[in-house]
Amino acid sequence: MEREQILSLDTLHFPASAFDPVTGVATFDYRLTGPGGLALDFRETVELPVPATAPSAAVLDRVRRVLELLHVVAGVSYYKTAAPRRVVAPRPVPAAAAALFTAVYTHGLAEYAYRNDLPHVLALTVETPGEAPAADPVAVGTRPLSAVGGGKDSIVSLELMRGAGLDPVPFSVNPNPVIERVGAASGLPALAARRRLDPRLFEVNAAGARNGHIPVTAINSLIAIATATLHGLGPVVMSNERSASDPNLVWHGHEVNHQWSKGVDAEGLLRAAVTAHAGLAEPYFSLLRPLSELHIAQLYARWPAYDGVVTSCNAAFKLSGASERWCGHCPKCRFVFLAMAPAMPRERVVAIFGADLLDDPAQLPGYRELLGVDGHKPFECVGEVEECVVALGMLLERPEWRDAAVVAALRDEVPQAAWSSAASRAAMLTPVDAGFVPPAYAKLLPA
Ligand SMILES: CC(=O)N[C@H]1[C@@H](OP(=O)(O)OP(=O)(O)OC[C@H]2O[C@@H](n3ccc(=O)[nH]c3=O)[C@H](O)[C@@H]2O)O[C@H](CO)[C@@H](O)[C@@H]1O[C@H](C)C(=O)N[C@@H](C)C(=O)N[C@@H](CCC(=O)O)C(=O)O
Ligand SMILES: Nc1ncnc2c1ncn2[C@@H]1O[C@H](COP(=O)(O)OP(=O)(O)OP(=O)(O)O)[C@@H](O)[C@H]1O
Repeated sequence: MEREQILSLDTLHFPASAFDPVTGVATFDYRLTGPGGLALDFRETVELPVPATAPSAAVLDRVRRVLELLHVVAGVSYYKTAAPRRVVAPRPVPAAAAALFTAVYTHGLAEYAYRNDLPHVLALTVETPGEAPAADPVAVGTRPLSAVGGGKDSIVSLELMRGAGLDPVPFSVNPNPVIERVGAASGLPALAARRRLDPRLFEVNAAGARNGHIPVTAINSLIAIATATLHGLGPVVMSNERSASDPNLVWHGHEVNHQWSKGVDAEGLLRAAVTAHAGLAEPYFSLLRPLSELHIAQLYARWPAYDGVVTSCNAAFKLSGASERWCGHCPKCRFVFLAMAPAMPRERVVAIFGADLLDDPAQLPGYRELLGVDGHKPFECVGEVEECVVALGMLLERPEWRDAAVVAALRDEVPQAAWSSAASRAAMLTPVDAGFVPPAYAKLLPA
């Protein structure tokens, strides 16, 4: 299909889905339609790990309902090829599920809309053929399923839960070598799901389809909840920090947040949708929500056994041509280096990254963005400007860092107003509102 035809497609449909509990394979069909009978079909498959014991009919019903939510949410990958003005969900759902769908296709695609200059995306409402009653919620299991992304955040969650005797089960979608190495370092047997995009998506990308950022954490989260339910496990524990809720900018009156589906609003919407549609009580929360990235980095320093494998650079997670570990020249690498540096000796953070980013003048423009000296907060999973200012202040107090090229340059460039307005170090290292963290888990966090 030619670019012009792709861009003329005006409705996204969800023709069918299926789940085979014997193989664990779920299939999700998508159809984009347009004028003159145009139609573009995609099929995505997700293979869940199959439990040793066959689940009951009631469990299977709840798994199927979680997958019904995933079917619509994962449609963003195909929606973004054409940005159609209509999205028509396949079945009646409770209001909470409809609310999640619309939020995913608006807030979750706000960066995509901004970068492609498609303001209509922000005003979209996902159509549902009627409202279904909410299910009666049942309690999930007790053993937590810990979502592992390969970076420092999920390592901290995993080790805090292990240390509290909660016996967490690590889980990943499409674990790449980074995630597998982190899993090996943990020594814990892990569960994995496999997600396969329709190869036709790459063909239409090459033909000039629209493309952009999607709320992938919402997709990974629903796959994790389906897996936990199928295996009779407990809540899915994420590792999203408090700054994930903060937007990058406002556009056409709407907040644009690169990390929207990692934020607390998305967490609440997803919880409510899963409870209402699948009947699962307390299915999902982010353990690290009360913490800043700086605080998480301080906690990470307790577990040096992961230094040789920890990686959260997005370049390492591309489907093809992924970097081995840290690329060393992206906003996420720069931010995580700055967040970790105050928590450990200089040689340790340099060893983790294989380079000294704060002593490399070529990194200065990127660090100016992070410190708010230049431009807006990068469209990356990075902390707030004030977190960076506090981290820089902590380094300036350490003789080993004072003469590092970037540290010395930024000392003079960060405006006095930034220094004085930045939250105090104590505030940055103090947990705030526990969000959806249950009391039994909140006590795992430092006071
Ligand atoms: C790894 C990465 O950053 N991927 C984004 C990148 O994709 P790229 O083309 O460079 O390579 P691939 O990742 O191999 O993807 C190839 C194409 O496949 C499509 N696609 C991929 C995964 C998916 O789930 N859905 C898809 O449609 C897409 O068309 C790709 O071009 O740029 C793309 C275009 O902007 C992004 O769509 C890719 O984003 C991935 C979905 C991804 O995994 N991104 C995470 C690193 C990410 O954004 N994490 C956020 C979480 C934000 C949230 O709210 O969940 C974060 O770190 O904060
Ligand atoms: N492939 C995946 N499978 C399952 N969960 C994932 C995956 N990738 C990331 N996550 C989880 O989704 C959330 C957002 O991940 P993000 O992309 O921010 O990774 P991150 O910032 O490097 O954090 P982390 O240190 O946990 O990897 C985190 O809870 C993370 O553990």
